[in-house]
Amino acid sequence: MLTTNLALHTDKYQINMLYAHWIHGSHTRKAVFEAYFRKLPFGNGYAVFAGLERIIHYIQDLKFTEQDIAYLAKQEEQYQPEFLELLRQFKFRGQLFSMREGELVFPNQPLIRVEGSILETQLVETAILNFMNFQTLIATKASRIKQVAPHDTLLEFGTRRAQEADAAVWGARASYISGFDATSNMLAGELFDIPTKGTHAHSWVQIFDNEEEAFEVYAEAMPDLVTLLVDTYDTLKSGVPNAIRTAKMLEAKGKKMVGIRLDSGDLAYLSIQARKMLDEAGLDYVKIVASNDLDENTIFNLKAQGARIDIWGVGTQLITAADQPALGGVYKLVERERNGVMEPTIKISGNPEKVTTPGKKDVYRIISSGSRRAIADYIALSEEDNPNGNGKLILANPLQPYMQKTVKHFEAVSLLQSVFKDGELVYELPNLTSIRAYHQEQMELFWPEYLRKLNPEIYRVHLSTTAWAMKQRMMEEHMEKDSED
Ligand SMILES: Nc1ncnc2c1ncn2[C@@H]1O[C@H](COP(=O)(O)OP(=O)(O)OP(=O)(O)O)[C@@H](O)[C@H]1O
Ligand SMILES: O=P(O)(O)OC[C@H]1O[C@H](OP(=O)(O)OP(=O)(O)O)[C@H](O)[C@@H]1O
Ligand SMILES: O=C(O)c1cccnc1
Repeated sequence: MLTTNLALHTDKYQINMLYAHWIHGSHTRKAVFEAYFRKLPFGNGYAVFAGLERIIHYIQDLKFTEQDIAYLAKQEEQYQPEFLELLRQFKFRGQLFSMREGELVFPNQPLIRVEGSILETQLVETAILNFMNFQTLIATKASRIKQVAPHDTLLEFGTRRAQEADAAVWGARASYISGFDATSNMLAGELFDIPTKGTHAHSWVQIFDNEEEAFEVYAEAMPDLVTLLVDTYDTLKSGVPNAIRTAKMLEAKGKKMVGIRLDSGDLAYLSIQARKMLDEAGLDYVKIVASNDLDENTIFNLKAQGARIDIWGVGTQLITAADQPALGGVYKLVERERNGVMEPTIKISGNPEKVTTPGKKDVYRIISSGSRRAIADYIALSEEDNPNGNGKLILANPLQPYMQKTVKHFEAVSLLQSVFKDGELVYELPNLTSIRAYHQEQMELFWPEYLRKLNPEIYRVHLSTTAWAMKQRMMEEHMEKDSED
């Protein structure tokens, strides 16, 4: 579905709500929605925001084609022709604010804010969440893998096991943002200019009468880029010795073999033995690649066992985010127009974590002037002043407001970027290399205790006292209304 026309890439309930609004005459009323998630994936201390490029293209190309309109006309809801005409004329004319791709983001903070008519803000919910949730999830998983092997080469190998083509391609991009070095997916390489890498499959070896011949033929074809898969028959008795013979043949021609790949068995033991054999043959420059259902935990364990692996090929576990296959990002209404005036709105829930925070909000990263590290994020209503001017800032814990601290020497960096203004793209999308570099810079802004993979410290996201008081007041108003009913 790498298609540009995604107008119908939405849930039917969105179209039904738009239709009912249109019948009611409320579709042009203004609304503000915010997208955020409540819980970090994989027990990680942060998530890596991704998906904005896809969202930008989606909004720019958002148009109902004649084919879409004809399909809508056939629905059991029997949408009236005038409504379909409204959709035919549709163009996104609203505002969209977003975190930058590669940004470190946290629960319960707006990552994307959409403002406009009910028609346009409601229509885009499903696609925005779809792109943001998946790409942010994969970028976060990739970041965990990067953390355990920060100085090794990481190759994304997931396409064959990904949940279809879009997931493979956008997942490869998300992994690259978080520090993977290359992908095996050629389309992702072509579309996003990600470096591509490839070794060869077991079938390459099987198709020849013997392994040695298979290696030689491959080496002759690509003498500068030879990485040989050594586990088809017997890694240490046949694969590695044959690879050494091939490397010597290449040396005789003035060439250097790049590596060998291990894809089964005990990767710690085999890599240690293979390293010894290669070194004894004077081939210390030959790298060892490992693959086989790897994730951050196996890689961490292999390293702890002294594995001599230089390059990690990671597929299934990364591209499917196998240990947590979805990020639960939501898109919630925070303001609505009533009698021509915008007013905050709240969603009450028996579960306090699910009560929404009313009002249109901005997110600030509070950077200590002394350490130049991020100390907390601060969410304030957009109508409040930028906290930079205040001189001091009270950071109250939203769940335990009596726990608060005051910070004095800080810089408050506003995180939400203006992306669409009155439907026009006003954001210059950085190229992928800059996004990746930006992500790396952001990682360095955080103390390591927030970044560690196991039981990280919780990075605080605070609400301004004004936003907090408004939420309390609106919750109390609802409780009073409930008790009167
Ligand atoms: N030393 C090790 N410590 C921890 N995990 C390892 C070690 N070596 C390999 N693994 C991981 O253990 C799993 C082994 O997978 P599996 O049981 O399929 O074995 P296999 O060697 O691939 O078998 P097959 O030959 O059938 O492919 C993989 O996820 C692999 O990455
Ligand atoms: O294990 P993953 O992390 O998903 O990494 C990708 C896997 O895909 C390939 O195996 P496959 O059996 O599909 O093909 P092959 O015959 O070339 O080994 C490769 O050899 C890896 O084992
Ligand atoms: O190039 C490789 O070795 C590769 C690519 C995809 C999947 N598994 C391995």
